[in-house]
Amino acid sequence: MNTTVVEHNKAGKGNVSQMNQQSEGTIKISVRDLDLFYGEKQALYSVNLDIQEKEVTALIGPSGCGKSTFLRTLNRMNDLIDNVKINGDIVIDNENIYQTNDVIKLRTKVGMVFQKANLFPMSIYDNVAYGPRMQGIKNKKELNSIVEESLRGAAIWDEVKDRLKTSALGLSGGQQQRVCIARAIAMKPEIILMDEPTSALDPISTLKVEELIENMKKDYTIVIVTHNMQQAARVSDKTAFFLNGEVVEYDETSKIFSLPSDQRTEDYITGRFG
Ligand SMILES: Nc1ncnc2c1ncn2[C@@H]1O[C@H](COP(=O)(O)OP(=O)(O)OP(=O)(O)O)[C@@H](O)[C@H]1O
Repeated sequence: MNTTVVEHNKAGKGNVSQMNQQSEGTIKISVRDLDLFYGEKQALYSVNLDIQEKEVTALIGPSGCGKSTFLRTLNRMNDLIDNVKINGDIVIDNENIYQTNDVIKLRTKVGMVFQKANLFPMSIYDNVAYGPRMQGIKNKKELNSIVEESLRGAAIWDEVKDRLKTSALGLSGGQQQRVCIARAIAMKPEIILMDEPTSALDPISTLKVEELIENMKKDYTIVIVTHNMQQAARVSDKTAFFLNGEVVEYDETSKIFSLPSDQRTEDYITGRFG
């Protein structure tokens, strides 16, 4: 049985909105004093982050520092893991996501793309139409237009438009990952979480996905975990450096990579550890 326990901090929403007013741009996700435990083991320590709307935020840091764990808190994917306990608040569009019962609605709004393409063994069309069909959309014309729009949005329409009814598993790894992104887009999310989306791809496919991310930020708020420093520097507006479950530094990406404030950030980005 899953036993996610959530305790909310005393600061509550009032403080969050107060902080929002002080920041520039629109804050889409506000994280306050977030701790996460796997059983007795603490994996996140008092994380505080404001994630801006329609920007790309990169999460970097050495293996095991909590990046994926943090990413999963943003659409409550950790609820699927036994004995997870979370303290603190995550507010998305003024709603505390750990106080809602509608996790399905949350995961529609906050889509996810994983490290390895995880398409279903069915046609390209059916993969992209899967989510909308589950939401009850049956009209063929409507589905056709969602599939086309989503594949276009993921910059793969031209490559697959003549083979929509063939197996998605016949595509290259890079194409499959873009179909995964199309599948996420088909749910009309506002936020897309990406957990090392290019780590299994060759350099050319990686570049295509990076260009795609760059284009997508006009429509979506994107949070991406990456081990690739150049990638973080290329695609993101803000970068958070995690170490041992804590956020050591969070700033404009250009600042993090040119003039980090913390010695540990500098050591990491210059390859001195990790
Ligand atoms: N399901 C789990 N149960 C128990 N501990 C876990 C679980 N998932 C992750 N952890 C632990 O939590 C810590 C953070 O892991 P996490 O996967 O979030 O790190 P990461 O920074 O994403 O690492 P990587 O870059 O290697 O993917 C690690 O010590 C890890 O062993």
